[in-house]
Amino acid sequence: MDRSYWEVVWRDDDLGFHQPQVNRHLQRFWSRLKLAPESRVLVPLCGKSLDMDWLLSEGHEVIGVDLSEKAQQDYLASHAEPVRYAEENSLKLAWQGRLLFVAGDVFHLKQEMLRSVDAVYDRAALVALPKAVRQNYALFLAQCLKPGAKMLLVTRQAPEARQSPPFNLTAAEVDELYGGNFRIECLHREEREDGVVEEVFMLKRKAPLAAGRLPVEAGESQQSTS
Ligand SMILES: C[S@@+](CC[C@H](N)C(=O)[O-])C[C@H]1O[C@@H](n2cnc3c(N)ncnc32)[C@H](O)[C@@H]1O
Repeated sequence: MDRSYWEVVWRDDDLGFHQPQVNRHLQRFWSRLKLAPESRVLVPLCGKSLDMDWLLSEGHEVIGVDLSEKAQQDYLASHAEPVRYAEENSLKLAWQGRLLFVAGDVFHLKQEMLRSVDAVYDRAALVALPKAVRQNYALFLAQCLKPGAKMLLVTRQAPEARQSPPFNLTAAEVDELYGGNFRIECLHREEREDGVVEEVFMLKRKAPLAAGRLPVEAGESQQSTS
């Protein structure tokens, strides 16, 4: 899905993905990551998700990233704290309390910024990306995150394939995309009444390979999903 697709989604308020409450999997499973309260959490493709509020209430610093300036403005406007703005190349940065909300393409984030990230929270991010982009996204995160960095990943699979987001994402694909660079543990799997399967994974960035070895590419899995 290109930028214009998401611009239309935000312009038309076609926000079926937006949850009016905090995600239940986040509340149930986040503690499994065993993070210190002051840890820095990246929320890629964040929309205006209330999950960021919950992460902030846990004491974390949060970096939310979304292509849409409207998402940024809507989120910030629904919070009373003052906002400080800056621009960096194509990115519009806004600080509000312990939140940094970046309006821009996640692929344009600086590696230095992501190096300081302790954990990633992905709900409706990877599933919003078409298959062709997913491998680049997974490799980008793997290259930027430090060893030991963790991720909580919520996926979904509908009985039918869809032509627009959210796209299906299977456990096998999670392993294919991330298994080379992350240890993966499936924390939860449920099949809803409508046939949609939701799964929750915890990932941990592996230590880098010894010097002289080739970097692992997505799909070259070293570790099976447990
Ligand atoms: C399905 S929504 C999910 C939003 C949020 N995670 C939630 O749970 O409500 C996907 C979001 O990703 C954003 N997006 C899509 N491609 C992006 C990219 N390359 N960089 C940053 N944001 C992107 C869209 O603007 C949209 O708000």
